[in-house]
Amino acid sequence: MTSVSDAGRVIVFDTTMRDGEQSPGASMSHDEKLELAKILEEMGVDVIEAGFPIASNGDFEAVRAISQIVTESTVCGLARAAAADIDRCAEAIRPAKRGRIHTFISTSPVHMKWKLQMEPEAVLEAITASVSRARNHTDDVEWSAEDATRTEREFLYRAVEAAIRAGARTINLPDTVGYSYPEEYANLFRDVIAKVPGADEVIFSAHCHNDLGLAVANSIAAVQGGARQVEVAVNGIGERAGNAALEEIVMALKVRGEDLGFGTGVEPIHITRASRYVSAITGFPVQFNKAIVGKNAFAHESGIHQDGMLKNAETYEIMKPEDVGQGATNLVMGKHSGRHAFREKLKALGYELGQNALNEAFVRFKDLADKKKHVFDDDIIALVDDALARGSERIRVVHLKVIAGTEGQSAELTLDVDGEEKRAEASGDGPVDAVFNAIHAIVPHSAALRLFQVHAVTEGTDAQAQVSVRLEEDGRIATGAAADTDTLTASAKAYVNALNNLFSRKEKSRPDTAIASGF
Ligand SMILES: CC(=O)SCCNC(=O)CCNC(=O)[C@H](O)C(C)(C)COP(=O)(O)OP(=O)(O)OC[C@H]1O[C@@H](n2cnc3c(N)ncnc32)[C@H](O)[C@@H]1OP(=O)(O)O
Ligand SMILES: CC(C)C(=O)C(=O)O
Ligand SMILES: [Mg+2]
Repeated sequence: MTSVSDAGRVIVFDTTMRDGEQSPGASMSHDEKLELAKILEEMGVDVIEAGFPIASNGDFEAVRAISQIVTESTVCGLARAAAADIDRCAEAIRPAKRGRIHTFISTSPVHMKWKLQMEPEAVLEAITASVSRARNHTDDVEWSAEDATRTEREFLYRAVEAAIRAGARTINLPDTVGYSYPEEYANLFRDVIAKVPGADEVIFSAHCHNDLGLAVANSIAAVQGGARQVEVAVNGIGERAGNAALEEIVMALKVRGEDLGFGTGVEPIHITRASRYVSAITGFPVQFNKAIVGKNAFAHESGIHQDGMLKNAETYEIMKPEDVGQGATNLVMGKHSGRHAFREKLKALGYELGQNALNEAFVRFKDLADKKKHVFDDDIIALVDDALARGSERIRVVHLKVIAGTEGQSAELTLDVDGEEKRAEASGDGPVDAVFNAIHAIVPHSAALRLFQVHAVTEGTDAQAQVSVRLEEDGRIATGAAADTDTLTASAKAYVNALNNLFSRKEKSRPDTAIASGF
């Protein structure tokens, strides 16, 4: 619970299961709705709009079942300005400890003329009749002026007055088609609250659609204009471009709203869980850059930002990922990362490198990041282990070119052997064989290949190949390993690494061994 005064407390009305489910393809099963209702209740959502009971038996059953299990939040059902809708809704919410009937009718000229085909005066009568009928079932009645933002102001005042007189406790002024600008929407609330008799006795509510991407901005503007209820959906799902996103409104009111005296009763820690659950049951993925709940909402890849984050998280984060259940800040290692973040990552992976080794590894890391879209921890481990393994080698791979295909396989290889570059060309039964034959041509030896194994360090066609090689000579076994995005380069390096190890063992027993003649 936030520490705001009653005057600034904004009621969070979740319509994920009603307007959210109106997103084409977003249907949820009965059990999924029950589970979502539990999550929303635990989160501290004040009102759960659980469905439109007249729409189908499934909707009716879901609203009724949610009314039976939810005790903290108010459970609400939607109803047109029609007796049958209202009675069906009342039946569905009857088991609720706190139940609400939400009835609506359009008030804009275009809706009244073309959709309802009703005269304005008949709409006013329908408002009075529907709200009164709903009040006969429950004290908690919300009335919505559908398409309020395209409604003539004077007519809207009369409609709202009729709803208040008939007993509505909450008056919703929806931006049904996502048409409004924030300032305009704030002024709508200011005007209605100032002009309509009895407006100070009711709660005004904002219900915004995202057709122009302004749903959240408009909802916050409405709060500044006097609304004290916001209608939202998890992940912003809803009709067409969706509704205002619950997570964005709650955090906007937390991070900035508290300074202005606004806040909600929602516990942000549950936000990510709710988002993931809604994404899973609807099959609607959450875009990576989605505010608050997106995979990248707390991820930093660029070196300058990562450096700032390591020095003080407030440099680039206005809220903590753990506060919204997103786990920890993620410093993503990629082509834009810098040395500070790289050192920190190595530390976390258990490596403490000296400055030179760090610089060398960093150069290799940048090369890898240029080639690979995602650099995973395992890539960095492979890269550093590889560099460490090669630190004291006397033979190094300088250049490798392999020609492979249906016409045969050949390799051109340059090795640095004790500081001198040596070059050879060889063919073979396959590209790896050609590479190994080229090594043999430069460094003649009698060691036999006992193992050659390749595996991908991570997933994807751009994954690094980790190659292991085992050689045996006169009963001495030496192994070598290397990683590279190019399998043949990794193979050459692994073979050379094994040769170096073999040579270093022989050197220990015969210190005068020279590479050129020693194998
Ligand atoms: C802005 C919103 O999100 S509103 C909610 C939208 N949600 C939905 O529509 C989802 C559920 N809807 C449904 O399942 C169906 O539309 C039902 C069951 C409600 C109605 O189905 P039907 O009876 O077949 O009517 P249909 O949907 O084709 O047409 C809607 C009728 O309701 C009328 N209507 C629309 N809104 C209202 C209203 N608020 N009050 C009274 N009547 C209304 C229309 O004028 C039309 O009436 P008509 O049949 O006399 O022309
Ligand atoms: C039913 C109403 C509140 C609605 O969803 C809208 O106007 O967008
Ligand atoms: Mg809507």
